[in-house]
Amino acid sequence: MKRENAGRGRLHREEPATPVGGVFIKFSHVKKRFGPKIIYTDLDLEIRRGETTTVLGASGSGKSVMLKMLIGLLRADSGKITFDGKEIQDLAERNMHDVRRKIAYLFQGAALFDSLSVGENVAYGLREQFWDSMTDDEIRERVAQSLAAVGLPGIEEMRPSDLSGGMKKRVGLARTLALQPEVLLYDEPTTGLDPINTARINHLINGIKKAFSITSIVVTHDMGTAFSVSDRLVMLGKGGVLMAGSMDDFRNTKEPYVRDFIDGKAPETEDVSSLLAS
Ligand SMILES: Nc1ncnc2c1ncn2[C@@H]1O[C@H](COP(=O)(O)OP(=O)(O)OP(=O)(O)O)[C@@H](O)[C@H]1O
Repeated sequence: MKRENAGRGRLHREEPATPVGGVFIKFSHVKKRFGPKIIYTDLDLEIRRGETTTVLGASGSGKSVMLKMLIGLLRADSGKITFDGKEIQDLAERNMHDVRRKIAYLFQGAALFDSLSVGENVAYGLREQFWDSMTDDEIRERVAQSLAAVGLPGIEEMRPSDLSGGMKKRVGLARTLALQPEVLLYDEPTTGLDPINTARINHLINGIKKAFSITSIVVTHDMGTAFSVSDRLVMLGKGGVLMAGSMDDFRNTKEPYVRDFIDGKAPETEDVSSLLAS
């Protein structure tokens, strides 16, 4: 049932308490292990509101674990995680919903439903989340705005099977944007794209930040993306943050491990014959 003016307040969420540029998300002394496997011994990390923070790190360094602790899919063993000034590490599952609603996760290879039109795909999350507060007209309008925001206006009637890989990624982004999140988590947003489509997505990440003052966290192995979209970069490893800084700090770093990661070089000490044998 759709009520014409019901729940309007939910369409225009309250402004966050944190001012733009203030610390919106903070991990303090977070520890996390899985049995004997230690992931974090002391994770300290700040994400500022309205900025794009790119998280770098070797496979297995704990990037996904960090994001999952933020949305409460995994619990920290100890330490503090704050979101918009509130401690969330010990919140009960039902209270995590509020946090999760404000954070949208753009999954790697986020699949569209082939049986639905593009417009229905973008509307899907809205119908789930706002079934009692948005009218069909409002949903249509939000879908149109979201598709326009990713540079694909008017393609509501198309089918996902008619879209290129780059367009599918942008429709996935439109579906996420339609929910008007406060934080957008991009997980490997440019994986598998050619250089032109990669540049398009990088451009969109920057455009969306400006247009919606969204706080973005980008997890990527693509240094081109990292150096196109970031206000700050954070490199994870050795149980915490190995380095945090601006794009210039990272471009000019001489720290050997970070340098090799940026330049895509295996450490010189690595034994290639054992890698080939494994
Ligand atoms: N639920 C879990 N139970 C046990 N081990 C886990 C669990 N989740 C993650 N891990 C382990 O934690 C480590 C960090 O995993 P994570 O997925 O965060 O790495 P990542 O940095 O995101 O890697 P990639 O770049 O390959 O995606 C890995 O060794 C992984 O096997």
